[in-house]
Amino acid sequence: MHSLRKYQVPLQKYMAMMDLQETNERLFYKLLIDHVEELLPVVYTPTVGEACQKYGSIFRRPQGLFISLKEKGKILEVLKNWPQRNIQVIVVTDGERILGLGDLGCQGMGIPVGKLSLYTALGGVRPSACLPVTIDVGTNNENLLKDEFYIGLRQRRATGEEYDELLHEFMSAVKQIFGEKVLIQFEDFANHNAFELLEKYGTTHLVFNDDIQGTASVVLAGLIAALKFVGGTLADQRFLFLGAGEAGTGIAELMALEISKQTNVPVEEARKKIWLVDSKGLIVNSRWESLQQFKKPWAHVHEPINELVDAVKVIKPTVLIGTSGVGSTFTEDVVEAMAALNEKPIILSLSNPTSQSECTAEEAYKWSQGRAIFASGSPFAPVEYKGKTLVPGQANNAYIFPGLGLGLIMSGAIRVHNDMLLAASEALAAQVTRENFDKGLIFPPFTDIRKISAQIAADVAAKAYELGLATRLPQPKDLVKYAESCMYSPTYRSYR
Ligand SMILES: O=C([O-])CC(=O)C(=O)O
Ligand SMILES: [Mg+2]
Repeated sequence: MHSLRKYQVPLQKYMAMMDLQETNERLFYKLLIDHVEELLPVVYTPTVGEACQKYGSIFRRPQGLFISLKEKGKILEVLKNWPQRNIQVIVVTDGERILGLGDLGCQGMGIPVGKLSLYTALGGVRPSACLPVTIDVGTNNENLLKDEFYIGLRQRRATGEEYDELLHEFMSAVKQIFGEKVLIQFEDFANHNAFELLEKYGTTHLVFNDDIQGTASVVLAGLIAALKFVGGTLADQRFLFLGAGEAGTGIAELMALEISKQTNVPVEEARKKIWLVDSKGLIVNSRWESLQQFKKPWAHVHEPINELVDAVKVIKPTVLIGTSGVGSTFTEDVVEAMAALNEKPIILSLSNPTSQSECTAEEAYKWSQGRAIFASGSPFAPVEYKGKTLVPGQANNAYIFPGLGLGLIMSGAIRVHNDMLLAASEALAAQVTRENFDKGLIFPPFTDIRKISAQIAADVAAKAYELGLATRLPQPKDLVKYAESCMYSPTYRSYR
């Protein structure tokens, strides 16, 4: 830590950490676990975003497994080259929508590598059981295509049948070589592929989309926790989203499911409390013909509205959620409109990295006279407001996927079910204390994350057993203890 702290530039810290991961993996995890709040922003958002943008020019040693379009027909052989066979989790991207930064082609590898290091540090999955994969089908990023240091295929993205066949070959090969209980986490695919892949492989593989489902589960947890202290139920809230992609519609749907469960109304009815704005304005029924499939459930009957601030004034949301991937879109008038409507406006700026956040913590507090309950996808430092220290929470799927993954692995689950996501949300929300909330936090601190992950894992596993989706029999009696006993720790073995 002494050496690391000498670096002033976050990207240099990132490079030093990646070197350490290569040369002394155990020490890397020891540092990451013991200094999680300090190092998460280094190996994960926001710095990992910058690392992906500059991946070619900071490249030292390859990490993870690249599968390129040129290897079509030979993917099984490529996978066999990976030195480990007991793989339990794969995080795979095609780099088309890296965080809120857009198409970074195969430089997106930083994301699967970073996510899997959290699987180990936060969720206790053995490092050797983790496989980061980037599928290189080209890039439409003109700057990268011209960049002399770009490490991927210099061609525009393959699409349609060619893309589908490659992905299908990959999915089949993974199952053939690693078995049906390997968890495949889809990460940072573009919308058009993300929803299709999840639907297509959700019934044949153990798959999970972190951007759609992980983000949804963490946001739901934050809202359950907030309502525990401010009172009221989810069904009492009105939700407005800016951004109707994976995170936006994913959160909206999980919220509708939970409201439907709590109030015994059909999910179609519950969806009516939730409104989404995309780049063309409020999603309403008159736009039906031109809407992408995943937006259609949110096309309610209403006059068109173009501007977010007008949508806030008309819809009167109690909760405003940013999932647009575009920074500085929660402007002063938007936050002021939320604060005029609500004593405690809940404002979540979820886009990553920090540069894409819809507003900063300071802006949310300043423009709401310190009243906003604020959380963001990437971390913000505490803010002094009129003599009070306000601590923004980090609403990031990193709270959920490591524990969820551990729960799936330890129960030998063969499918991911929405009820497991709900169980994970409730487990996380239950860890938020009055003391956390009084500081402004709707999530527990990351310092306790391994304990929290064990709890999430236990509740997810319990749900897997209840649903008949678990294959590890008999069911362990104490699932929390069992989860803890499964977790990798970076300690040296005693040979005495
Ligand atoms: O990686 C993160 O910090 C959260 C995430 O999945 C995304 O922004 O795509
Ligand atoms: Mg993501």
